[in-house]
Amino acid sequence: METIQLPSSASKGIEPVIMVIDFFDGFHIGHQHLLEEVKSVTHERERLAVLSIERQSKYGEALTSLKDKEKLFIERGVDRYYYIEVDEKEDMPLQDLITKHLQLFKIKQIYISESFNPSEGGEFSMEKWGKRLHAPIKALPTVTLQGKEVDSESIKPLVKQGRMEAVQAMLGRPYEVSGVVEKGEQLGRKLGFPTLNLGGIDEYIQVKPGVYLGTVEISSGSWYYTLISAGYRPTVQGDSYKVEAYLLDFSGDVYNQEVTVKFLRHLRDEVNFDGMEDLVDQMKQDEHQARTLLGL
Ligand SMILES: Cc1cc2nc3c(=O)[nH]c(=O)nc-3n(C[C@H](O)[C@H](O)[C@H](O)COP(=O)(O)O)c2cc1C
Ligand SMILES: Nc1ncnc2c1ncn2[C@@H]1O[C@H](COP(=O)(O)OP(=O)(O)OP(=O)(O)O)[C@@H](O)[C@H]1O
Repeated sequence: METIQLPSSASKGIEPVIMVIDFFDGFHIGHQHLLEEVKSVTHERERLAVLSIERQSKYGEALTSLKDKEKLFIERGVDRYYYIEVDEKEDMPLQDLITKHLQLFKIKQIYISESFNPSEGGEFSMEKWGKRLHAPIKALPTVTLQGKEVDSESIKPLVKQGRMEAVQAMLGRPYEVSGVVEKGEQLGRKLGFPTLNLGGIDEYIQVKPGVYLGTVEISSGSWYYTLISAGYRPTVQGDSYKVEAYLLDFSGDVYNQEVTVKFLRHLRDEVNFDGMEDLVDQMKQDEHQARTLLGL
């Protein structure tokens, strides 16, 4: 799969593509269904492309990073991942911006979700837009869960509330963040709970501060159950939001490695303990609870 930021000369003169346009934030079951439907009517010799709108103004509000989307699109057999970065300084309406970028393309068919509105709530005529783009547009029905439409904006508050089972139902997979392991104060190992600290995760939405049961992939195909601490670490006067993970039954050095942390279940809220002893006692209880839940 090729990943191409628009505008790009790579968009000129290529063979006709089938194009699916969306924000794709979270790549939730609605997005997955949309791509599956499109794939099922796409001929083998046709190129399947997605155009994803990346809102830069929403930094710290993303459910999935650009890299996550790349991985997910590859898994779904997408041939080209085009994206447009839109920041708050952009004053061209989204519909016009997309039209401008797509003008050079040879597009056979465009697919969007019924809930996708490039005029951002304003009046939107698919037919008129299709004429401007010189391509037919088809809107496919949205996916519902418990009778409610699945969309990124409904998933975000659930992440912020730590309701990871509900998030998982809408994403069709656990909520995950990927980052690079950074060096910290080396305090964790002294407490008997070494924790890998996740760096480079600022674009993601912050999960509710607390302790979670999850998994960590430390290298391709190598997973560990884990206790995740997300939050401000008030007991040690932490100054910023961090995600750290204590891997069960693991020892080794993973500094500077790229890892993926998956959140399965919220276990408890973050506590401001009176001292380190109380914190360590609680961490032992957390580990006991995790092992019991997992049957380890
Ligand atoms: C299972 C687990 C539970 C934790 N719970 C809390 C907590 O309730 N309150 C808190 O302030 N810090 C909590 N932490 C974070 C620890 O304070 C932190 O891992 C430790 O102090 C090392 O901090 P450092 O990364 O700043 O070196 C927890 C960490 C783990 C691994
Ligand atoms: N079971 C484990 N879980 C997590 N990390 C482990 C584990 N065993 C060894 N490590 C290694 O130890 C490092 C964490 O050690 P430690 O917590 O003492 O120091 P740190 O990186 O400064 O983090 P912190 O700021 O949390 O103290 C991890 O980055 C990893 O390389």
